[in-house]
Formats: sequence, C-alpha cells, structure tokens
Amino acid sequence: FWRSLNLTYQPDQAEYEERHLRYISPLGKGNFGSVELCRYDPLGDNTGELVAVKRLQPNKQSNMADFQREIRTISSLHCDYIVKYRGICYSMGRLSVSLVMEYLPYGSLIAFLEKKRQVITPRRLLLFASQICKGMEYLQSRRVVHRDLAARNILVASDSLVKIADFGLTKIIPSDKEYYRVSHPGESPIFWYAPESITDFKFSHKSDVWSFGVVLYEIFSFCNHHLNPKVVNGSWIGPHAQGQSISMHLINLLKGNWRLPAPQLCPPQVYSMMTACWAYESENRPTFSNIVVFIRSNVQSTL
Ligand SMILES: C[C@@H]1CCN(C(=O)N2CC[C@@H](S(=O)(=O)c3ccccc3)C2)C[C@@H]1N(C)c1ncnc2[nH]ccc12
Repeated sequence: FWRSLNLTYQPDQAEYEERHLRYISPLGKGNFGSVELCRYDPLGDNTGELVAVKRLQPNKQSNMADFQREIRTISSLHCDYIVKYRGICYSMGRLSVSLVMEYLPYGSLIAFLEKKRQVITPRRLLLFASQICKGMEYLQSRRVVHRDLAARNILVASDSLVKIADFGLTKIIPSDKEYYRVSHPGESPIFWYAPESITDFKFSHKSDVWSFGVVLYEIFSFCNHHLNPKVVNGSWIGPHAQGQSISMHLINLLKGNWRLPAPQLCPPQVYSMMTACWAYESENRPTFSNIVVFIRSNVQSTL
C-alpha cells in the first residue's frame, strides 16, 4: 500500500524493519503524533544506533498525505543546520509509516537554554541564531516554507551547534507564486505567526522571517517560560478572550505597533534585528541572507 503511494524511492533511503526498532523513551509530543527515542538493533545485542522516530497518530488519516510530503521534503534536504533524515520504517500491521531521523542527545533548544542560562554568553546565542538563519536560507533556496519555526523545534547537536528539527508543517512554494495559502489554520501557534498568516493564512519565506524574529526573542530570553510569547501576548490580550477573538486582539495589538519587549541583557542591535523581522508589511522584512550578513558584520564583532 505504502509503496503504491509512489514515495520517491532514493538509493540512500534506508528502510528500517519494525521488528528491530526498539522503543526506549519519548522525546516529545505534539498535536499530530510524537517523536520517540529508539535503538535500531538488528543484531539484538544493544550495539545498534540510537535514532529519533517520528510516528503519526494512526487514526489521523488527513495528515497521512502531509506526512508523506514531510518525508519527501526532509529526505531531500542536506544541510549542516538541518536535522539529518535516516530513512523510514513501514509497520504494515498498523498500516502506518514512521520517519527515522538522527538522534541528538542534547535535545531541544528550550531545555538546553533553560538549563545552561548561567554559562551561555550573548555571543554564543548569536552563533545559534546565525546557524538557524543559515538553515532557513538553505530552506529558502529549496523553496521550502517551514511554517513552524520556534525554539521548541530547534535541536541542540553540541555546545556550539543547533539544527532545525521539525518539518511537520512545511509547504513547498509553487514556482509561479510567492506564498502558500493553507485552507485551515489547524492548531496554529499564532504567537509565532506573521500578521498575513493570521488574517489570510498566507505563508512565505517572509512569514518564516517573522517567526525567526520570535525565535530570536526566545533565544535571548533563554526560553524562560515566564517570558514565553504566548504568556506575554496573552497578558496584553487578557484572560477573557478565546478562539477567533484572540487572533483579532493580537492583530490589533500588532497594527498598533505593539511588539514583544526586548529581553533583559539583549544587546540593542539584536533587538533591532527582531523588530526588523516584525515589520507589519512582509515586503519590509529583511531576507535570511540579509540577517546572516547583519549578524556577521555589525553584531558579532561587538559581542
Ligand atoms: C526538538 C525535536 C523536534 C520537536 N520534537 C517533537 O517531539 N515533535 C515535533 C513534531 C511534533 S508532533 O508530534 O506534533 C508531529 C508528529 C508527526 C508529524 C507532525 C507533527 C513532535 C522533539 C524533538 N526532539 C526532542 C529530538 N530530540 C533529539 N533528537 C531528535 N531528532 C529529531 C528530533 C529530536
């Protein structure tokens, strides 16, 4: 059945046999499924490699097509700043397919920054920001719009390397268009969304730039959950609002030029980068290439 879905079969596409993929522990959960730590141990002697396996909830038929697209997307990406694709695992019994990725023991950026906030310098935070930016520049070169860029989806490979780790919501922009319009918002992380994504469900590289600005804010607030964008925005919107009206409140705040405040200890040049990414009109936002140059030239040197 799965083979009939013309998954672009690539020579390096490893196929993992379900019976040798041993579950160890959960790595994270989301609204469509989960990512688990597993050991692929065909010899059965615990010498096999540790891998991260992304499973789709079997009953969510609608995402199956999205999941197939995610697998096609991530298997075609080769960049130091993007989590490595390893292969897929068919489990015919459950009539489902799982995505096998490299496992990075440091885990997500959120936990890492919260734990190491005393020892991480602004210079190191800026190195992480420029790596994420280079990963996004690569995605843009492949006409891939991420749509869910947030610190929770960034992985730590080492004390000096981070990678973009989740492609569950990515879209490929058609060659004749500048943006992708989704049909329904779904569980949208609106506090990471550009205005045009909230009001018109339009997603582009420029809306990814807006989200990158929010990731910069998260990084320079060390992912402190009291300063989380949802909490800070929510405090301005008030507890009574819910559903559609939250989006309208947020849009009015953004139209009134309200933005997330500068995190403590955030260098002024970095905050001006964030506010540039948060230009209300998408065409006034910098490109990822602009930001990479900006960080290298007049920010990194001053830290
Ligand atoms: C930060 C990573 C991405 C986010 N995440 C996660 O659990 N999810 C991302 C998508 C959502 S989902 O379950 O909603 C989802 C499920 C299916 C389709 C689409 C979405 C879960 C945790 C990951 N994590 C801790 C990892 N740690 C160590 N090595 C790793 N290699 C690869 C990931 C990974």
